[in-house]
Amino acid sequence: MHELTMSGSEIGIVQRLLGDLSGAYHSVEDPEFLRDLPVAAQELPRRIRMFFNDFRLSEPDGACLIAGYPVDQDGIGPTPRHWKNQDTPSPTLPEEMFFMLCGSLLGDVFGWATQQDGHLVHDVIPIKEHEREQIASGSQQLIWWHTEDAFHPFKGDYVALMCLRNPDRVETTVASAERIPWDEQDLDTLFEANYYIRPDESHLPKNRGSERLDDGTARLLDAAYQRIADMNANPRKRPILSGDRESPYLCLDPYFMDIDQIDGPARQALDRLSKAIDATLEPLVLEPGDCCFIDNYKAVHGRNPFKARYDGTDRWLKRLNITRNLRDSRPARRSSATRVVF
Ligand SMILES: NC(=[NH2+])NCCC[C@H](N)C(=O)O
Ligand SMILES: O=C(O)CCC(=O)C(=O)O
Ligand SMILES: [Fe+2]
Repeated sequence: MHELTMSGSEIGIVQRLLGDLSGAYHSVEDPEFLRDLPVAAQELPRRIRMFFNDFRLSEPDGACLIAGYPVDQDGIGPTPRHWKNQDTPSPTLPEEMFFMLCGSLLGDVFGWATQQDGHLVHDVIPIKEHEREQIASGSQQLIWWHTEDAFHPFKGDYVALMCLRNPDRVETTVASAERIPWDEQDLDTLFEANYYIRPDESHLPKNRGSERLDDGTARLLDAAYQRIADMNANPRKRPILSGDRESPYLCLDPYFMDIDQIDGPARQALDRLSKAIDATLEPLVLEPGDCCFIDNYKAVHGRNPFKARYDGTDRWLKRLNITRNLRDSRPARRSSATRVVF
C-alpha cells in the first residue's frame, strides 16, 4: 500500500497547526473552518502534501495509509454507544481536524443528510441494537466488500477511515483494482448498463437520527428520504466498470444488487469478477492514529465480523466521504459552500 509514517518533527508541525485551529474553531462543521480548510491544509508538512497529491493524480494503489498521529487514549474518552451521542466540543476535535486536513488534500469533505444526521465526520462504532445488521455499526456480520454508497450518483471519490482505537485488532478488508486480472474478465458486459444497486441500509429511514429540525430542513430531509425510497423501488441500470479498459474504475455492492435475479452473461461476468475480488481481498488491521484513504473508484472494502464489548473500550473509527467535484451535487445542497447532500 502507498504508505507514509510521519516523523517526529512532522508530528510537531501538525500538532502546532492543530493547536492553532482548535483554538480558533470549536467544531469541524463550523462553516468558517470548512471555508479555511483547504488553505490550512497547505500548512501541513510538504512531504504529506506530496504524498496525497501523488495518490490523487498517479492512482498508485487502491488505498493509502498515513500513520504516526499520536492519539491520546485518555483525552478521547470512552467509545460512544451511539453516533447520536455527540458531545460539544468534541473530545476528538484535534483528531477530526487532522483527518479533515488530510482529506481536503484529495477533495472536498461532504456528508449525507440521510446518514448519521448529516454529520461530516462519522463514527464507526459497534451499536448494540445493530449487532446483526449489514451496516458499519454492526459487528457480528461480515460486512461484505463494497463501493461506498455505490447506489448513489453523488457517491464519494474517496472514503476514509481514521482509527482511534481497535483493541481486538478487527480487520478492515480492501481489494485494489490494480491486483484484479482484468484480461480474464468479460469487460464488454461489465462496461454495459446491465446492473442495478439498491441503497444500503445505513440510508434507510429506520436508521434516521432524531435531531430537531426547522421546517425548511425537515421538508428537504423528507424529500431526500423519498429519493432514497425511489432509488430502492426503481433502481436505474448502470455498468459496474467505467473508465479505461486496461485499468477500470469499479462501482458495485453485490449484497444490494439482487444477484439472484440476474442471469445469462451479466450474471456470469459478475460472478467471475466477484471471485477475482474475493481472491484479491486483503485484511488490514488499523492501529490508533492510522488514517486510511480508500480510492472509491479503485478499490472495494469491507470488514470482518467481531464480538463487540459495549463497555467504552470498543473499536472506534472516524469516517469521511470526499468528492473531487462538489458541484455535481449542487442540486441537492442548500448553498455552494454547504457540504450536506440531501
Ligand atoms: N455491503 C454493504 N454492507 N454495503 C453497505 C456498507 C455500509 C454502509 N456504508 C454503512 O455505513 O453502514
Ligand atoms: O469498519 C470498517 O473497517 C469499515 C466499515 C465500512 O465499510 C465503512 O465504514 O464504510
Ligand atoms: Fe464502507
